[in-house]
Amino acid sequence: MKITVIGTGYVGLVSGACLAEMGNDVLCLDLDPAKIRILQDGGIPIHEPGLGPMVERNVAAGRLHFTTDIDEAVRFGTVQFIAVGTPPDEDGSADLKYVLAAARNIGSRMDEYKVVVDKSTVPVGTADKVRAVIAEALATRGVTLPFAVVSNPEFLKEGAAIEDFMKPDRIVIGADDEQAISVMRALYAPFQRNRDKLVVMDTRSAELTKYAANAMLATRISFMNELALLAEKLGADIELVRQGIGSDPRIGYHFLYAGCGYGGSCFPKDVKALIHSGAEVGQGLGVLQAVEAANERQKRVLVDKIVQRFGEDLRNHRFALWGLAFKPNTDDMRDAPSRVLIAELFKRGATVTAYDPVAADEARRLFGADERLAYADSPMDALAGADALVIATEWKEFRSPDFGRIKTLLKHPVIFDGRNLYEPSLLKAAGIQYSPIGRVTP
Ligand SMILES: NC(=O)C1=CN([C@@H]2O[C@H](COP(=O)(O)OP(=O)(O)OC[C@H]3O[C@@H](n4cnc5c(N)ncnc54)[C@H](O)[C@@H]3O)[C@@H](O)[C@H]2O)C=CC1
Ligand SMILES: O=C(O)[C@H]1O[C@H](OP(=O)(O)OP(=O)(O)OC[C@H]2O[C@@H](n3ccc(=O)[nH]c3=O)[C@H](O)[C@@H]2O)[C@H](O)[C@@H](O)[C@@H]1O
Repeated sequence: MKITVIGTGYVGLVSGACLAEMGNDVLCLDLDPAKIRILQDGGIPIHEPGLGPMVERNVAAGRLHFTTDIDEAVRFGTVQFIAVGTPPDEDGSADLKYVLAAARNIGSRMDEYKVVVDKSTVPVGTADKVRAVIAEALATRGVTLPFAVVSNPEFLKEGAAIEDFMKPDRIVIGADDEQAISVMRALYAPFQRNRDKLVVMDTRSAELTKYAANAMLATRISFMNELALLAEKLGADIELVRQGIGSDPRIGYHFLYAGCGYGGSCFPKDVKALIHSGAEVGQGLGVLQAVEAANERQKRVLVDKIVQRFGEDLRNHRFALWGLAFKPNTDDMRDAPSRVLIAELFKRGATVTAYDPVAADEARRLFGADERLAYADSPMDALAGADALVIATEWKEFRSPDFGRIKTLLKHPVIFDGRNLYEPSLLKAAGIQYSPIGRVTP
């Protein structure tokens, strides 16, 4: 099938590469010439495991192409995936300007039947808006052409995006047009060999399904984070509580890890957007408001612990920070807890030496040439002479460090662990003061 993917970010590039991998002919469009140049030169603008080789393979096979030419992109695909950003507007609502601009581009250029697929995360009613924008653009040209708009939200996780796209748990299709539904069935058939994973519904339900999934996951995390704070006060251990409740299949083990707050490009923005959608129709979403407030508080928990140990005035203090990305296996720092942590430490006069296996360049882009933030080439390099170690991301390479060396390198043998990586008794034996989230420390 000939497919155009509009927007070559995390979702667009992964979708384009995976669809090409299944034998489709895919053209990826982006308005950012720098991004397209990198891709045309054989590079990958983001860090995503497995993506580089897959892109390379499919470009070499002649099935995956990149362009900034809108005319060419609209002409190319019978299926036009819209995978552009939907960032939060000032009031928290999802800003649809990129989605609607992409729709306008399609309507003002198409000259045959198109299936337009919303893959971006968009509020309920957006498919109707996309339909209206395309119809208006066609009418302006005095042209009548058939087209369908489908909602096909994406559930992939950064860092595991290829695996998630190639082996999805479910594929949600929101559509009322039989022809479009059979196009989507054919497109996704290779991704669901063992069972039918397609869940077909109306576009509004599909749009809400995406927000409901992210909001549910964010709720689990905020709930566990709040329980962790309670556990600390009551002398209980959140890790044992997690195991205790996760064994109930109605609860399950996934997404129950307490930590220093959820970040990333989606949970924070999607929770806000859903609250905003509720407010627009007079439906309060009190649970979600609490989820958001709890997360904001949680991102400051490590700083509270640092202040408790070293005092409010942190001038002349330097902290080693392990992990900048909002989670492992990505260089993405959008809404990362590390950013709040660094800002709060700076506010109190401290400096930071950070180590992250892949996100240092992104941090340099975000923090510029701020002298208060230095970068180390290895986890141990970050420690030399630092007052304490703070952990914000659970990269695998942090899981079994040489605690003896950590103790020797730090000025004070203290670890503030925002991801609960270590057994408290082990650190006690190593002579390190350990401050995790919601755990009992001997
Ligand atoms: N990042 C993730 O893990 C996931 C993201 N989503 C959703 O997918 C959507 C895209 O997210 P990301 O890929 O992270 O965004 P991104 O910001 O990484 O990429 C969006 C790309 O679209 C391009 N663009 C904007 N307007 C355009 C236009 N009119 N024509 C062509 N290109 C255009 C931008 O230059 C940018 O490269 C969002 O709605 C997001 O909520 C959904 C599931 C997972
Ligand atoms: O809509 C999206 O963009 C995506 O958002 C999330 O994916 P992602 O943001 O890539 O990362 P997650 O693995 O969900 O982690 C999000 C945040 O929650 C935190 N988290 C996760 C799990 C947990 O138990 N505890 C916890 O604090 C992570 O550290 C991270 O900061 C969802 O998991 C995807 O299904 C969804 O498609």
